[in-house]
Amino acid sequence: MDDTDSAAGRAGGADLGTAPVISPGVQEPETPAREEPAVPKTYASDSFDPEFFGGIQFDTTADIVIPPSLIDQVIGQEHAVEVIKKAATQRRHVMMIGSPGTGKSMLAKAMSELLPKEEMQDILTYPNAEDSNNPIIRVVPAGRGKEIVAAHRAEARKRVSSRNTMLMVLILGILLFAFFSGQILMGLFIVIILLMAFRTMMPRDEAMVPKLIVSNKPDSKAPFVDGTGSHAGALLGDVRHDPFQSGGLETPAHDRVEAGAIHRAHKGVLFIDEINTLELSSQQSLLTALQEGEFPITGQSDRSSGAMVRTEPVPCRFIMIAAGNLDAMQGMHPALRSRIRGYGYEVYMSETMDDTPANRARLVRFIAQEVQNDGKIPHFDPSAVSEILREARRRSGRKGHLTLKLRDLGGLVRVAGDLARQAGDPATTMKHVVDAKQIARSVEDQISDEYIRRTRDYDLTIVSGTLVGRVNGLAVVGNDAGSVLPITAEVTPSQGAGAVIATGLLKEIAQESIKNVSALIKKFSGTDIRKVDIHVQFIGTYNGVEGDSASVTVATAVISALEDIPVRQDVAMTGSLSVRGDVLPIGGVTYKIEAAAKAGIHTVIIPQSNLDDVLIEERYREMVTIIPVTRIEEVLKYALVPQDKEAFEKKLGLIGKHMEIPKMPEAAEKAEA
Ligand SMILES: Nc1ncnc2c1ncn2[C@@H]1O[C@H](COP(=O)(O)OP(=O)(O)OP(=O)(O)O)[C@@H](O)[C@H]1O
Repeated sequence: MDDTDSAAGRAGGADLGTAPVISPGVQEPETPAREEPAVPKTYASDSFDPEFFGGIQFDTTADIVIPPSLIDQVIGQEHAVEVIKKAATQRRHVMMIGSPGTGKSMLAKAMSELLPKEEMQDILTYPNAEDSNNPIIRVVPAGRGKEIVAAHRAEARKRVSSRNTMLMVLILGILLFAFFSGQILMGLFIVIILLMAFRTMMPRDEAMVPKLIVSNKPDSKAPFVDGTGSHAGALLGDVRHDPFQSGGLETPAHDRVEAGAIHRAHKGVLFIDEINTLELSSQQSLLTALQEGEFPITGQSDRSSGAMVRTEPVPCRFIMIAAGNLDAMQGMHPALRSRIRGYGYEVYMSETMDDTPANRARLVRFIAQEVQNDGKIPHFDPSAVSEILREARRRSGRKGHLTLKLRDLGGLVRVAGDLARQAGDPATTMKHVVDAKQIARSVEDQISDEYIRRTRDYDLTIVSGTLVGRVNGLAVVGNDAGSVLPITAEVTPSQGAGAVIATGLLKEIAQESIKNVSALIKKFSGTDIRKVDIHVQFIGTYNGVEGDSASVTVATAVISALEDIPVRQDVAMTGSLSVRGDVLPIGGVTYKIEAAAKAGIHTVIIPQSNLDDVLIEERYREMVTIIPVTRIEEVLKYALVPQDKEAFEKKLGLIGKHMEIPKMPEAAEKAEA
């Protein structure tokens, strides 16, 4: 059975009645009846149905055919694939923006396979007799570079050996003459002078051999060079420092030249992820290289002897694929971005794809690809595949979608495979995947558990009874972990114009939330919040709280404090709030509900529109009741425990009054009826 199934099944208000007794003597609020939302198709029941996997039949993923070319192995990024194919034929630059692990570098690699075949080239540096600090650059067909260097080296060796033979004969002659003429000391002295002169004055043929700085094989495909995180030298080329700069010990400048990623990517693809982390000066140089198609190599460190050296321009006609997340666009040199836009394409990577049989079939192929790439783990049987698909759905965080953060999903595939391999099993099964999910938890998830344990130790987690002004909110930590985040509010008469008192980041969140709900508060309690000071505190921490999803919690805490109405502590809530009192969708609902369950909270209020996004793990299903709501009145009705129920209901009615809401919540209508 699917998670949402249980969530939806228990979404009806009747379940609230079975929730633990909240406070002796206090009646539980009535729960409005609710229609059962549509339940998405489940995986488990369809696990072994070929139709479920898009019509493909397999015993294990070993039966799945994997396309040979990398571009055909990319899953779910149809738009990006189309752009890459087009850019490859036209030799255009591409900027890919999207979350980590969605296939950006895979696409860049695939592009290098797609580039039209070109004659590759080798690049050599030669000493410059006229200006030793300006090495000469020569470009030759691929494969020739090695031959040229070998020929020069052989020639140099030949010259050196004939010179050495001559020298030996000379020394021998001098020593013999000295011996027979009785001038041995004089002879030795002459030999030493001769050796020293020879060393300093004779050209060092070996050192004068050209250096191959970019080497390709004659049949090489277009290179793919990853310049991610490169410092200036690694990206643009460098000239090594020479500690011995005279006395015949120095290394000639051309021999100290090192090619950069831009040169090694000549006629191929240069991929730079997190482009915004490159220094602005490097981005500027990158732009010059893109424009000119050649870039001289010079020492990148000012204090190195290499800084004196500057080669002739070195060819670097590469196609640039810049990548990053949305921040990358801000940190990017505007001229560089403009260059890519003007001579290429920009692509936004999808984070999810529709949960259709065809896409599920693609994910089955993804698992087969990952197993094949790993080379050590056993293939997956259909039960294991269905569990991975289930996780893909869960991680998408959206109804009817599958995640495309495939590097992370690939991580789960590998851990499950490792478990199967350790156990000596011939195939990876559902059990291995379930166990792997426990092992391969993110750091955030583990920290969240640690946080729950710690707050329990200090009695900061309250999951039963009622309290005025305290509400269990929920937050997302990182990408895939949730946390219970209690919020307390206290209201005092204001001496001035009324203020929202909170600290740090919370101040903004609280001010924003309270501003949004001030109209509702006024309708509910008749209090003008400008006449009171509202103190708000997130207990424990406020890290990772997105202000928006805390607004339902903050509003409930403030109303409870203003009206002195206790709040149920076995209830947690999340939701964004419109100024008109509509509860709007938020992110990370699955992780938030799981965090509530882990903390021992039995009831979670979520926005109705998030209901289909709920894909909680099997083990939490029986632990929580999920209450989907559309209006703040419903939240208050579930969470607050008023003494005077009648007056409370009347006030609740005031919130929606005079607001032209097309349809009042069914739940409230039914309850009233
Ligand atoms: N769309 C995809 N199709 C198939 N496999 C994928 C896809 N996205 C990611 N993967 C798998 O995840 C691995 C890592 O993806 P990749 O390095 O391309 O991600 P990225 O977007 O470049 O991430 P980052 O920005 O962190 O470098 C790939 O080698 C591949 O195994």
